[in-house]
Amino acid sequence: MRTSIATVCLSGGLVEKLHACAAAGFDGVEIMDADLVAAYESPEEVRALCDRLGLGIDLFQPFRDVEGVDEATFADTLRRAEAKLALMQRLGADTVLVCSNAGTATVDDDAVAADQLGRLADLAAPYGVRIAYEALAWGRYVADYRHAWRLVQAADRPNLGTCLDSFHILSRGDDPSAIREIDGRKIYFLQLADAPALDMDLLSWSRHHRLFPGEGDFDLVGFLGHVLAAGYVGPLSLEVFNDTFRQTDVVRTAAHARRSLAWLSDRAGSEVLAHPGAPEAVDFVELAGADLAELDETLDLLGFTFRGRHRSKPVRLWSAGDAHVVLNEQFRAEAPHLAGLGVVVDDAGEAAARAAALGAPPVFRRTFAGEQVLRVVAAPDGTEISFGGAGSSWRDEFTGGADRPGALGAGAVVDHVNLAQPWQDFDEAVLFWTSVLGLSSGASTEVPGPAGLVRSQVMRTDDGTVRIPLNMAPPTSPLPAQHVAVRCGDVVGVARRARERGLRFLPVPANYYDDLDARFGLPAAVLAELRELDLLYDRDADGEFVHFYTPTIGGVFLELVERRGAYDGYGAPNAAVRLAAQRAQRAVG
Ligand SMILES: O=C(O)c1ccc(O)c(O)c1
Ligand SMILES: [Mg+2]
Repeated sequence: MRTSIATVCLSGGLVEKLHACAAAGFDGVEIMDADLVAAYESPEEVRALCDRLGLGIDLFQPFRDVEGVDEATFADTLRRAEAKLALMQRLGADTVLVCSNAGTATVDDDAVAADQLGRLADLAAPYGVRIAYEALAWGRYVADYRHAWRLVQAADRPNLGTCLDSFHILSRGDDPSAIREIDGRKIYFLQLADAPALDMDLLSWSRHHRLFPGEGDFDLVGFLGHVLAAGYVGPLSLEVFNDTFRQTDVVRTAAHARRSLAWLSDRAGSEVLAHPGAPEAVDFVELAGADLAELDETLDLLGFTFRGRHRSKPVRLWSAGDAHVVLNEQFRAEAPHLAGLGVVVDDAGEAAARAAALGAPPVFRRTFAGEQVLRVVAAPDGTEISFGGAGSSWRDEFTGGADRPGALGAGAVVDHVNLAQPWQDFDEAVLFWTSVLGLSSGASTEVPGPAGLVRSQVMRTDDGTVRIPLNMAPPTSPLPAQHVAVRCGDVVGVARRARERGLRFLPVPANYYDDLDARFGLPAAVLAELRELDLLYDRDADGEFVHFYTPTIGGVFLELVERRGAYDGYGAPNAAVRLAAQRAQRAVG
C-alpha cells in the first residue's frame, strides 16, 4: 500500500525532512502547516521539491476549531479557511485534515456542527479540496470517531469524509471494530501511531509519547484490519508526535519509521515478507575486544569448558552445556564488549531475507574456505545478530580444547542477554527485535539506579527460550555495561566452587540481606548462605530466583542464574542494588 508520513514526526527544517522521507522510501507526506509557515521556501518551491523527490503531498494539516461555534466565530473560520485553501492550491495538496474543535467550541449541538462542517466543505469544493474530519481524543464535544462519522454522514457532502487516527481511538479505549461500518470511500485518510500504555491526560500522552507501529502497546494490526475491511484504499500514514524522534537524526528516524510500516503491513497481511518464525534458541554470544584474558579466566572459574581456538582467527570458544561464549580478539583497540549474538532459526536464509526487507543492515564477515557462512545483520545498537540453522557446524571450526563438560556442565543455557541502548535508539530497538526476530515485548519498567532511572523492557519468545532485556540509560550517563546471563540447575554450588577457585564476585551490601530477611523471612541457614556467597534472591507466586554477578570487565559482565519453579522474571527488585554495587565497584576499581 501507499506509505506516507507527517512531517511532525521528524527533526530539522521542512526541506531536510522531505529529503529524508524520500530517502527512506515513503510515497508521500503529510505537510504540517507549522512546518510550512516556518520554511523560507514558497509553497510552489515545496511542491516542486516534492515532485522532484517523488513524494506526493497526501495531506495538509491541521485546520483547527471549525465546528460547534457561534456564527460570528464561524465567519472568521471561513475567512481563515479561504487563505489555507488558496495555499493548498499553490502546494498542490487536495486533502486537508480538520480536527475536532478543542478550542473555540461553545455550541454542543450536532445539527450546528454538521451544518458548519458542510459549509466548510462547500467552500473547499471549488478548490478541489477534500475535508478529512478527525475526532481528537480531547475534542470539546466531538472526541469519538463514531461521532465524527455521524457528523460527516449528516453533513452529506461529496468532498467531506473522515480521518481515522489510531491514537485518538485506541487511547480512549474505544472499540475500533465499528470502523468496519464506515464506508471505506469516506475514510479519506488514515493516521497510524502506537503508544505505550500510560495513565496520563490524553493531550500530553498524544503530543509527547506516540511511537511508531510495533513499538508500543496498541493493537495496530487489529486496528488496521478493521480499516482495510471497511474498504479503505488510501495511504498508511504515520503521525507520531514524540519528544525523542523530534530531535534524533532525521535520515535515521525516517528509515526507522518506514520499517515500522513494512512490519505493520506484513502483519496485517497487506504485504507479505518471508516468515521464518521466532528464533528457537540462542546459539552463542560473542564478546569482543583487544585482550580478553580476563574473560577467559572468569569463564574458566565459573566452570565453562575451553573448547578450543578457531583454526584461522584469533577467536576462542567456551561452552557450558548449550551456553556457548565466543571470545573474539579481532577487535584490536577496543575494551571487552558484547559484540554479537547467534540465534538458531528454522531457515537462516529466510530470516536474513526478512531482515533485509525490514531494512536491517547486513554485516559481511570474512570467511575462509570450508567455514560456515553465517547470515549476519546489525541491530540498531550495532550488536551483530547471526542466523544459524539448528545443525549449524560452526563449532567444529574450533580445535585444541577439551571435550569433557566443565563443572558448570550439562543443562546450562543462555538465559538472557541484556543489551544497553543509547536513549535515542531504544524504540527503534524494540521495533527491530519485534519485526526482525519476531520477539514480543513485555511491559516497560524503570529501575532507580544511582545515576538516574534505567528503563528496561524485555523482548522474548513466548516460551522464554530467547530473552533479550533492553536497558536504556539516563541520557546524560555513559552506556551501562551489557551482560550475559547463564542459567544452571545449582547456582549455589556453582558460586561456591567458583569462590573456592578464586573468582571475584560483585560484592552485595549487607543491608540487602537484612532487607531480604525482612521481606521473605528466609530460614537462617539459607540467608547465611546467600550472604556468604553474594547471591541475590527473589521470590514470587510462581517460584524463586537465585543469581549472582561477576565484576564488570570492560563493558560486559556475566550473571549466573537459577530459576526454581515457574519463576519467569529477572530479579527486578534486585536491579537497583546491582546498579549501585557496580557504581561502587567502578569507584574503587
Ligand atoms: O495534537 C494535535 O493537536 C493534533 C493535530 C492534528 C492531528 O491529526 C492530531 O492527531 C493531533
Ligand atoms: Mg491525527
